[in-house]
Amino acid sequence: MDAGLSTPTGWASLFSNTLSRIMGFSIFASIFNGGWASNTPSASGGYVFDSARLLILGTVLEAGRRFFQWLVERFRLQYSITAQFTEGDPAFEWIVMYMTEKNIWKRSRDFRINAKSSIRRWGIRVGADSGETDNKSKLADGKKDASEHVDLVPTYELPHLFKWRSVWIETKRSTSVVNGQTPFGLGFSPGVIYLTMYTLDINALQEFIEEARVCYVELGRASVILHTASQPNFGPGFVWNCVKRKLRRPISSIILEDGMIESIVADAREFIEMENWYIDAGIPHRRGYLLHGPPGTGKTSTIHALAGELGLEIFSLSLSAGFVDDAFLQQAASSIPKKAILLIEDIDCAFSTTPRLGSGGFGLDTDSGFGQALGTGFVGGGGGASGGGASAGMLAMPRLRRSSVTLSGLLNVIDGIGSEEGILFFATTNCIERLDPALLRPGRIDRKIQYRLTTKAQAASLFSRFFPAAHVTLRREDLGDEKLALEDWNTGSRQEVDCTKEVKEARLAALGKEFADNIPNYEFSTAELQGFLLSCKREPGNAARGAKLWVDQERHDRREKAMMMRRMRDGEAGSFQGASGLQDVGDPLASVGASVEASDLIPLTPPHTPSLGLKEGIQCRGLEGAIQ
Ligand SMILES: Nc1ncnc2c1ncn2[C@@H]1O[C@H](COP(=O)(O)OP(=O)(O)OP(=O)(O)O)[C@@H](O)[C@H]1O
Repeated sequence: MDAGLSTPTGWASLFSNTLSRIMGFSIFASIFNGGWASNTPSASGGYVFDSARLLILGTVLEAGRRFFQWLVERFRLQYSITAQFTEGDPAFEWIVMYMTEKNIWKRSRDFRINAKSSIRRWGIRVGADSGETDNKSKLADGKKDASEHVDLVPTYELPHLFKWRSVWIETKRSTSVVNGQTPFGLGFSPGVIYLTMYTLDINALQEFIEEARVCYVELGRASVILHTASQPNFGPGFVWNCVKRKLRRPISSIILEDGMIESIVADAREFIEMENWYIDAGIPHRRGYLLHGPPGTGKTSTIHALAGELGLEIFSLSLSAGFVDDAFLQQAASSIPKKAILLIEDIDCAFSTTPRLGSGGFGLDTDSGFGQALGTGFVGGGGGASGGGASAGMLAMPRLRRSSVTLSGLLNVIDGIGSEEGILFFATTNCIERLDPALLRPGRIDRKIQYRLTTKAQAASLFSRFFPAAHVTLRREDLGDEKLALEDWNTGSRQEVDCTKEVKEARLAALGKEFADNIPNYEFSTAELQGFLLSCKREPGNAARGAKLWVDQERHDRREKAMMMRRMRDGEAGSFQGASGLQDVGDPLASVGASVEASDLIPLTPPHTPSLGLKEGIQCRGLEGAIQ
């Protein structure tokens, strides 16, 4: 080896000389040999010339770079297919989910961290090789996986290259950006995924998308996907901007009158399976259902369970949202894929044939629960697990809300030119009589399904759902032996008994019957009963015996609420009514269990449970009553 090359300076000198020889630039020799500063003026006479040559070299290099870019572009155009997927469009979801599932985002180094919630974010799992997307909580060494509590969502912005079958695919994503303030809030430009496939076969793109869709459907089987629109959209395809995942609800968990749920499922299934028949017969392939009845009777739950059973996604829209108008409704409906559910809850709240407050499309904002209570004559409904808002909001004054959706806009979506085929349309209402007959005619609403307050049989089914023999441990007091119960009560012990499955089932059935006997027919919603049972979910005996007292307490509460409403109507609400033309809803007292006597209104202060809540107190009184 040349001794001169053993040092870095030797290498630099060789490089510069070679370059100078090739290019004829003495300036390189000067720079690399450290002679720039030390050159004599006579030698630097060629600098101007060298600079010119350097300029030419730069130009040539830049031209070469651009030519290369142009060649790559030509190559892309000639030998690749490019597709764009816009956020808000279902196909965007398919692609993101597919890439997450296939671990393509795994090399990301840039993440957004969100606490886990039901909002779907397609987070990846770190710390495990499987690349599973969620739900696994333990790592091999027993440590908790961070992704149990947070979603690690790649920002996806760096390009990713991967091979699918024998085709190379490159993806890049731009995130959504805020465009500025609009009259309804912030305006957004949707995020876009750019997908380039290096193939000439257009079928490959179709197959890839179909594979992503199938994968999406398969993975979604365990849950129901709920799309909602939480903000206005001013660009294409960005209507359904919030996607939530809910655990599938078994059909058997919906407790309705005999055969009702089975009939709804069979009807919807038949509709989906008979697409070709509809086409051949020239009948638009769509079906509309209206579920109507008091709050908390299972309308929404039915739709969720149905969606899980048939593997459909739900696209749910609230017509009372400020930004929803006819144009938005049209856009939202037309971006729903085939075989999905379009759900409009409380459809009567958007407009009504009878203006409820003045005219011109104003309505009561039923978020307060006030409008609901007035309109349905059902006081105290919606208690329990989800409907507590009604009673809480009973005291609130109604707020004014302008409905921007017109009846003709809605009809147009349901069956007009713009209506989408292959969609199950579901609407719910607490007050069917407010709806325009035009909306209810067959072809728009094909089935009207009435939900009623709970019967004794439903109460018994609910009880057995709450207390399945496999998960319940009976106590001595639950065995129906009053002597044993009194003994336990006096000693303060609550001894569990070890009994056979048969004995347990028989005892639970007897308690269920006792519970149902204490619940009057058609007076309480399933949600209300559920609320009561939740307060004693490990104590079937107390639930059965406490039901009577709970019923008394509820009747008492309803009566009080009704009196308060009457006072409001006569007082503040009266002046409100006078000013606005609020329709008369009759005597609110009349709507509350007419059989309730003043003597029923006993003060309910449980003596033995100072620290417990009301419901627990009721249980204890129930127990106390049973053993005295
Ligand atoms: N028939 C039912 N079977 C099982 N659960 C029910 C039933 N009805 C109500 N529930 C329970 O009560 C709660 C509220 O039910 P849901 O929201 O379906 O009622 P809804 O009729 O849609 O009420 P709203 O008219 O106020 O929207 C849910 O937690 C649900 O589990």
